[in-house]
Amino acid sequence: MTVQLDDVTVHFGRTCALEGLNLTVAAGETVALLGPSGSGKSTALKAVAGFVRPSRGRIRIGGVDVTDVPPAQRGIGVVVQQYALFPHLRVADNVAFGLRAARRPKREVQQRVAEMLAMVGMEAYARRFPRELSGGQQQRVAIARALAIRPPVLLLDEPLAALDAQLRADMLDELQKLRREVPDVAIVYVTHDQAEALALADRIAVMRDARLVDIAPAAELYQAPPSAFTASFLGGANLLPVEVKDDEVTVAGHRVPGVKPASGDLLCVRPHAIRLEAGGVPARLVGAQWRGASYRLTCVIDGLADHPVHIDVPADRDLPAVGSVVSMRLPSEACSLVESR
Ligand SMILES: Nc1ncnc2c1ncn2[C@@H]1O[C@H](COP(=O)(O)OP(=O)(O)OP(=O)(O)O)[C@@H](O)[C@H]1O
Repeated sequence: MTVQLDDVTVHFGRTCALEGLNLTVAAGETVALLGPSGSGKSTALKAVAGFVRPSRGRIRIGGVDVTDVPPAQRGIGVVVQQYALFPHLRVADNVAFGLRAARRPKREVQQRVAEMLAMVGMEAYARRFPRELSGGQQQRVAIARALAIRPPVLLLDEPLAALDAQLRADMLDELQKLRREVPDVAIVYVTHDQAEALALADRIAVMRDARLVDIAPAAELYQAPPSAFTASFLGGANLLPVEVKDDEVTVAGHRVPGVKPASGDLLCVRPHAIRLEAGGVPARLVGAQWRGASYRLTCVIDGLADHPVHIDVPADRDLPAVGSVVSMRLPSEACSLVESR
């Protein structure tokens, strides 16, 4: 079922936590709400879940206006950061909770619980209490519980935030698999982690200061970000001031051939896309940081000291000496112009 937010605005006292959000998530689609802390992502999700009441706007699920419907009657699956399992219930009873509340027949409950635990690889833990599980296992159970009622909509609020890096990567794999297992569910995924958003989302909605800044398919947003904020938040792009004159784009007086002149006063280019090759923009190499498989180089273009350029190069390559002048080729296909808004 489709989730639709029309002009949804939420105030907490004098704080406007969400301002006029318009967003539609189709059945089978995953939309990530991505943004820094306090940008309104969780508030948007809570409004859909029914945990907060919008001061303006409407929320529809499958075309039905649910703005005034209590959370439990919206039939939505919700998973939050802190697992939030019932501590006094065993794993199987946690997963069965929503089904029992809906008075499903005992047999169906048993079968569905087994199915759900199998889906998240937790069959062997059915009799355990939440405190006897690791963080990742608890989160799997929370997902099984949320999906047990076959919700048409699944809301995930930073579900991996409390896990350590390795477990996060594993759970990300599992969430990708899970998406394929529930092909008709509309998923809203709140995160401040761009890697999670890129790995999971069909579309990414970038939030800032209670507003939606940009929304587009994940690849499009990464390759051609419409705004400087999105460019730097999603992938740490280099943003260099440019001059556009007579169809020519120049950076500190150096021509960057092939870049399509468009509206925008900043040239956006990703650190991994820049090549150290002759015929490019000259810059002084001022730093090299080893990152295992690659080096992160920092270069400064004469006249643009405030805009150090980051370049990622494979670690097996010979590096120029720090302090020397290098030539940075900015491949046109990896460059785009963005607005500094
Ligand atoms: N219950 C509340 N009472 C008062 N203010 C709140 C409440 N919940 C959120 N806010 C405020 O609303 C704004 C948006 O908060 P929200 O939790 O939606 O942000 P977020 O983008 O999800 O951030 P985070 O990633 O830190 O969770 C913030 O300024 C926050 O302080």
